[in-house]
Amino acid sequence: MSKALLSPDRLGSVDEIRGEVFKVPWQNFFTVEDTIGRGKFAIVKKCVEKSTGKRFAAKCIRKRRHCRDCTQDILHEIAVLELSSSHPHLIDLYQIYESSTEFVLILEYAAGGEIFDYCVGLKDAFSETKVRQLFRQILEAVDFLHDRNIVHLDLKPQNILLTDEKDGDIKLVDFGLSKHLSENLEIREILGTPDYVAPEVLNFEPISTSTDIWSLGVVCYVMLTGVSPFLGETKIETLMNVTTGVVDFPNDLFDEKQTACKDLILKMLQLDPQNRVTAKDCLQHTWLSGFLSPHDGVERFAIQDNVFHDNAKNLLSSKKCSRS
Ligand SMILES: Cc1cnc(Nc2ccc(CC#N)cc2)nc1Nc1cc(C2CC2)[nH]n1
Repeated sequence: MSKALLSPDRLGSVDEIRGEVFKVPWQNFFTVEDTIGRGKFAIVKKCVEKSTGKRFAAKCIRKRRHCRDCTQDILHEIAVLELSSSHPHLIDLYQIYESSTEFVLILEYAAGGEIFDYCVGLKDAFSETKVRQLFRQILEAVDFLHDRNIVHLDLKPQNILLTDEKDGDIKLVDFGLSKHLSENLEIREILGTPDYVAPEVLNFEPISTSTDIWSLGVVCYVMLTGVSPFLGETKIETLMNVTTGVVDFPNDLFDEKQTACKDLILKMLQLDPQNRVTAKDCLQHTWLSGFLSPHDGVERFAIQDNVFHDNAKNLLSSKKCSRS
């Protein structure tokens, strides 16, 4: 069910918010603890509800940014949160508080923190089996959004959380840059983070659900190796690497037997958005479909016969691959 649109790419308006907006200080009901996240226009603090002792994350978002009233943008983020609160791998919205200067979103607390910390070795690295289990959950969440014509546009390890440090599940967060796609909408603006941004964004070409798929291809590569496939010495060099779309799988990062995950990554990192797989295609791919959640007690992994994307063979054999 998609909400009436205020403008082509925005959901929601103050009278369409399903939940109640409280106009009293949120600190009356929550004990504020340490800061756990900080964005350009928001700060996120861990907090505990006084009446229940339950932990939450309070996302405090300023209404005014660069002398511009951004209330509509915040209402859009709230609408996407409300739309997706029913999905197990999208963060849940609990309460909303409003003051003259900010909105405070009381969100589900994910104790495991960002998967970024596990990818870069700050916490125990993921095994390939763990990556497959978590990446499947990420794709289920993104597929849910795409089915509702919502593109996240800021998918990166810093916005993908775990509910627990040990055997946690995925929670996707931060819909602040998300857009609702409608037929006549061509969004052309630079968004997202250099390592994860899709080439069409850099070329000011239309954005689509495929834009998220590119970002997830990079996320998968990083979850498996801790290395970003397009990383350059500078931000500009990274962006230039993205526009070439050249991806290599060096032997020091990938085992030659890992053909299934490399095949999926290559299908997600196609330069032309029209050639990219969808979230549903990914969930059917051998690397993910042969795998049942460990909670099912059964793990079946179809042996991937040596189907290897022709592109990869050319890339790996050619000297063109330069690791930036
Ligand atoms: C333990 C923890 C550690 N680090 C972060 N980082 C983080 C990343 C992105 C955003 C950006 C957003 N939104 C905010 C914080 N969130 C945590 N728990 C959260 C965070 C949350 C909700 C999303 C705030 N629930 N549980």
